[in-house]
Amino acid sequence: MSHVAVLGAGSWGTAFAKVLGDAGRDVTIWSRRETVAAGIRETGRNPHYFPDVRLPERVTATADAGKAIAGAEIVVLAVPSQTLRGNLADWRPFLESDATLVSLMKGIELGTTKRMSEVVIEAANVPADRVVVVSGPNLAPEIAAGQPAATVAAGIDLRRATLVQDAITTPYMRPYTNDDVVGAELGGAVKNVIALAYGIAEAMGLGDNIKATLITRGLAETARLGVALGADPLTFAGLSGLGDLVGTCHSPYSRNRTFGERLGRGETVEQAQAAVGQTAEGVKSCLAIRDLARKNNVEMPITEQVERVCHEGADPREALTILMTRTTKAE
Ligand SMILES: NC(=O)C1=CN([C@@H]2O[C@H](COP(=O)(O)OP(=O)(O)OC[C@H]3O[C@@H](n4cnc5c(N)ncnc54)[C@H](O)[C@@H]3O)[C@@H](O)[C@H]2O)C=CC1
Ligand SMILES: O=C(CO)COP(=O)(O)O
Repeated sequence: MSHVAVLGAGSWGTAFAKVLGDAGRDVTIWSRRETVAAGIRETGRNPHYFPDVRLPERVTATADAGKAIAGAEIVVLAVPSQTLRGNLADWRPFLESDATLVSLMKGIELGTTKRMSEVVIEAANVPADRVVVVSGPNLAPEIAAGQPAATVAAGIDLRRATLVQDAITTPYMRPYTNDDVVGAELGGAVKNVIALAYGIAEAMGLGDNIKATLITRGLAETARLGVALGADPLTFAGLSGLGDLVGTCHSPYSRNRTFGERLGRGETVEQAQAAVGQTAEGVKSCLAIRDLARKNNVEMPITEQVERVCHEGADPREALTILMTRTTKAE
């Protein structure tokens, strides 16, 4: 069996490589930083992200993308959404002609408003059936610690979705297949925006009623956009929809929720980013999602307000007032 390449040695790339290794796959992680790659090779741990987590022996690392990708039948993409297109331009020459490309990203591209699988198809110049999206309630620190979790491998080619499902099935990871790529990706991208709102609400000392409302109405606007783009509404009731939304909003591990809490305490976006340190996709994606919604005449009031707080200096209290005083309507 050929090896799996995991491109990106951050939080999720590292935890995902561990899952693959525990499922019996030989894995090569590509890290941008040679120090991280050397650390993984020499200590069997990612010194920067999970210094206490021992990676399986089958997992190694390199800072040479060509070496990581050559011969890989599965190539896992685990970089920030906004850098993916540029990264793929560099990696494209090394891809095997039948490799399955797995997208772990949960974002929408700024400017183009494209989903990550669309970016992969364009930038890697591959047909849509070669892309599988993995998305679900998958907070990386829990998975790295071997806590049980489930996820979705979504692809229009069931054979490839099943290939990925098999490659990540372990006693602590239970993947389901799904053919709704659009639904899986939108669930993952929009939940980050709603988690920002949830974190803001938490920091403002708001109660459980309104936090439950944010989750429920956040899911409603996610599904509205999804249906307009061709997703199956039922996908939003599944792991990549409600599951991920609830998991992320509730978890202190969530970078998006934490980021929102910092904004809610009055920090600027720059201060919150410096403190969180890692990728909080919702901060940039809220802009792209808002634009995508407007293009498709879909109302996304929570996303609109998160964008105003993140990028237009709006006061969270004023944003809340706007949400609460919208025209009343049927559920
Ligand atoms: N961490 C988590 O729990 C989960 C994350 N995700 C998604 O996975 C994607 C990756 O997130 P994480 O690994 O968590 O982020 P991270 O911030 O922990 O790691 C990002 C990695 O990308 C690298 N990177 C940054 N800029 C780059 C560039 N210009 N070119 C190449 N590499 C670059 C960083 O050095 C780092 O290794 C995001 O879309 C996130 O939403 C999905 C599920 C779970
Ligand atoms: O996507 C995630 C969990 O499923 C991780 O969420 P954060 O990016 O907010 O940490």
